[in-house]
Amino acid sequence: MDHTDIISVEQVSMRFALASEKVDSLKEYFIKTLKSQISTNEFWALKDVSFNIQRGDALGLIGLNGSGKSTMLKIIAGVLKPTKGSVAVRGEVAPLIELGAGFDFDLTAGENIFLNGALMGRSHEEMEAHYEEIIDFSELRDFIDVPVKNFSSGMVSRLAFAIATIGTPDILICDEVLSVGDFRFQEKCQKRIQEMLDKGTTLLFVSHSIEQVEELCNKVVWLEKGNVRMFGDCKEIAEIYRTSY
Ligand SMILES: Nc1ncnc2c1ncn2[C@@H]1O[C@H](COP(=O)(O)OP(=O)(O)OP(=O)(O)O)[C@@H](O)[C@H]1O
Repeated sequence: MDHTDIISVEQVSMRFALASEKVDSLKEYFIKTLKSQISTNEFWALKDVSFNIQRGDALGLIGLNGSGKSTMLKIIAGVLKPTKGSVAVRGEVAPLIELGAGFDFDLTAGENIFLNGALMGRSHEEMEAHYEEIIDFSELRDFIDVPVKNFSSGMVSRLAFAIATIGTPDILICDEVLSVGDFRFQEKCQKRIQEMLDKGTTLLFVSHSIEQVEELCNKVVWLEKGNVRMFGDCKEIAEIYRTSY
């Protein structure tokens, strides 16, 4: 890892075991396992992936469905451990992956602000200080005492985005977060990400919109079936990507 690198991904490979047979219950699973009737196929979602990111870079990860983008982000966020290779990360990471995954849907929006804050390692006092800002940004003031189970998926995402983007993290990881919420809210989220970039946050960004990637990113990793097809300047690669499929 070079001293200017904030993230270094070195020869990362990720293997998943895919069950090749349908199992309907846990009981059936144990019986079949004991009888050695379950066979699994190996599947490599990432193969020997390497790239380095410097502080302040905004990296877009592009590629078709199943090319390995989310898997790569989860490894960098520390959610998954790579089968081979290593990832070094210098700094605090704010992961926006599967927005709302940390919510307790029986609790109200207000209660979830504190729960989610705690999951992010933030104190009650810290969340109290950001409470109004979160409600304002999510535009959910009228729903703050409503259990999240009664929210639409867009409302859940708005609340989760507002909570996850308080402060200025060293590294922000965004997986398809701009595809949630309505068009106006997407623009608001993009503006907030841009403001973080202006303050020096390093961004890792997955989107199927190459236009969004071009607007926010200076670098791109193009993944194809788990391999790096190209890594480098965003504009150059976006140009080639557009005409490739
Ligand atoms: N937990 C898992 N178990 C088994 N296979 C998995 C798991 N997670 C991902 N995969 C497989 O790894 C491959 C890469 O998935 P990944 O979600 O990283 O792709 P992606 O590029 O983000 O796709 P998309 O654009 O559809 O979101 C896929 O074929 C997927 O089925």
